[in-house]
Amino acid sequence: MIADLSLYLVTDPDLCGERGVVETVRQAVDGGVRIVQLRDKTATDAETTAQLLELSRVIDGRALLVVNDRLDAALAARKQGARVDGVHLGQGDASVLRAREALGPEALIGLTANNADHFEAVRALPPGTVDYLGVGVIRPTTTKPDHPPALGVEGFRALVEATALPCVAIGGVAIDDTERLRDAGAAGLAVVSALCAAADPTATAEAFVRRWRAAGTPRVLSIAGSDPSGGAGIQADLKSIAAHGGYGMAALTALTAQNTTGVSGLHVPLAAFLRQQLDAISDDIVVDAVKIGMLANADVIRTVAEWLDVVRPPIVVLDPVMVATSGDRLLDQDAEAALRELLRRAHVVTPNLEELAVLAGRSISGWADALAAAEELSAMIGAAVLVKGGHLDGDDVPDALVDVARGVRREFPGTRIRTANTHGTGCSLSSALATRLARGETPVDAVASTRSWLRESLRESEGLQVGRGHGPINHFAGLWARGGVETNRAPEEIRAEWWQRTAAVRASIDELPFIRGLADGTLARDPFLFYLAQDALYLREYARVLAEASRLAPTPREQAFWAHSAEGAIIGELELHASWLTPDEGVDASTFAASPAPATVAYLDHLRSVAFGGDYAELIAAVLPCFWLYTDLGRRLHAGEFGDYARDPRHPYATWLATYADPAFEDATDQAITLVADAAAIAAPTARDRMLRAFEVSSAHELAFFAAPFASAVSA
Ligand SMILES: Nc1ncnc2c1ncn2[C@@H]1O[C@H](COP(=O)(O)OP(=O)(O)OP(=O)(O)O)[C@@H](O)[C@H]1O
Ligand SMILES: Cc1ncc(CO)c(N)n1
Ligand SMILES: [Mg+2]
Repeated sequence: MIADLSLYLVTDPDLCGERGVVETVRQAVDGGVRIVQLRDKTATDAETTAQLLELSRVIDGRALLVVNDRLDAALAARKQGARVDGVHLGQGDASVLRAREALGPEALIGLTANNADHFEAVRALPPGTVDYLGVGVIRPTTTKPDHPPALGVEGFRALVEATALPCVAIGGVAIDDTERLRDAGAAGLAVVSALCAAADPTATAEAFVRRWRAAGTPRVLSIAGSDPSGGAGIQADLKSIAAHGGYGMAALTALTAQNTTGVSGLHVPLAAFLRQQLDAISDDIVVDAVKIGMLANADVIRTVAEWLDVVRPPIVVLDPVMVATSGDRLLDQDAEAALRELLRRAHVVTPNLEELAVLAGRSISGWADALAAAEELSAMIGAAVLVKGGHLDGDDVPDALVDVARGVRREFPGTRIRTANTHGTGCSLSSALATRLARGETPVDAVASTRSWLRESLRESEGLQVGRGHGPINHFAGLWARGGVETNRAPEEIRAEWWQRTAAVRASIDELPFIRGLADGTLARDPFLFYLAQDALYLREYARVLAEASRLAPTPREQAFWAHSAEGAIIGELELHASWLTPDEGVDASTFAASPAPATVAYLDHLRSVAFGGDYAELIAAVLPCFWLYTDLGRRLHAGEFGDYARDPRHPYATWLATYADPAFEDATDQAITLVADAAAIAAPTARDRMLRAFEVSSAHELAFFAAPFASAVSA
């Protein structure tokens, strides 16, 4: 079995003070400590053995127990019936090889490793000798006066990168280090003074556990039956777990042949095979939470109970499935007694009204009575009960969370959603709840957020169009509504795809008489001046649109880039006037005072509507073609793709065409493409589609703009 090292308590008799080590451990384990290391440098072996016996009793299988250094004390305590899972050895302590031989292959053996040499030495050991490493110290600490230099979080990261063994961060670890240490690759936090010296070790451990959970992706296991139609059972569980940000796993208790109208067949594999599935998971993966659903028969229930007793997952949500929405039985009647036994291993049980009546052993009349029955059940099993009101008559469907031992009694009111699509609501609810708890939410918060998700999923179920009976809920309704599945794409891929999208526009631009005539010098003066005048009008407004992009930019760098581009557009406009659109160039005043042509108006209207829509990503996509298509055309003109104008001293537009190949503008274009592709890469799919549409519309306007000098209405 792989050890859950997430919160690791190392005891210190001085820091535990009058409360004592044993009582401190009991309280810390109540709060969620998963492994305890008894560490007492001054005790004799006999005293250590006695302490291990006592600790083993108070821990009672809820956490692992190891002892620092004292292999002989561990062996002696084991002989006297204590559950001692292993030893933790320092570099100077007894040999890990000897410990492995003495304690056997199942024992948990940890080793301290503080520097690269230690890691090198671990690599030389036979595989399977050491199970985890304690790596530190993270910060200077007084609990270990002879400690090596502090590593800090980055030093920890650098050391553990090179090993496949789980590494626990130890030494001066504070709760605010949680996220950074988990990110740096820590398999857990080892805490000494923060817990031993805490006024309330339970509350402190709970705080550490919540922070640890919130900092990672929970690994959530569903132990349930299969519903091939996908609305209930493990299929619903995996969807729910994913919808709440967990990593879903599933061990199958049974296979049903089932659809939205009912169950037509049932196959229950041998219980031994279920055990094999469960062991395959727990041998390799730390299970942060378990959801239990359909259990089929007493054999299956006993198998699950035995596995739970070994692994002791920190969160177990049990949905006592007995009958499907369709009315079909999913649990043997004679298995109900066995199920009652299993309830004691759960932290939350989620019965509907009928199931609550069976489990509480009495009939229930009305909601108030259901709450009373839930309290009886909670007291009986020592766990929280979430009683579900889906089967009540009438428009109200309340749920209630009751936990007698922890003083919780909370009702969640709700009105009935008009839908027949309630297949699998119970499965979906319990696995979502397990995931929420595994993310570090409090039980009341987890129920509240699960319910609001479930209601949205029920409301949006109609659109799925699955089956003719009680259809499934839409597990991803909320995610899809908020912009679809977040699938990031590579910016390079977007750059290539968008460029491909402009191929037809670019080919058409290349064929325009305006471009051809400009390149070979045969273009008449009037369409040329028409183009320049429209370009000047365009640039003035384009500069304002770029300024808007600057205003909306999320980073100073992008803000500066667009502001700089806006300035460039204005300078471009002024230069146009200075060098081309002045009377001494023989341009008549009416050209200088031209009003915008339809193509100019249309292009600018498009840009302004996107700009004032307020969406930065869409706006920068819309302004991009003016950079990209223009630079591309200029580069190809300059390269002589349309004829070698540069070498011809009589070419009338040579000086104008030279301005097309400005290296600074090419550089700006490359930056603009990068900014747009980066934004599109991380945009939600619908937002990315809007960006592409704005980009394509602008590209089409570029074509129309180049075509305008020869459009009939203008040349007339
Ligand atoms: N029509 C509805 N509108 C709103 N909430 C509902 C509706 N039907 C069920 N729920 C909610 O769905 C959850 C499941 O409740 P229910 O009492 O139906 O459990 P269940 O019988 O175990 O479900 P299942 O039949 O899927 O096993 C509860 O939170 C309940 O309040
Ligand atoms: C496999 C399976 N588990 C649970 C339920 C309860 O809805 C169901 N219908 N099917
Ligand atoms: Mg149910």
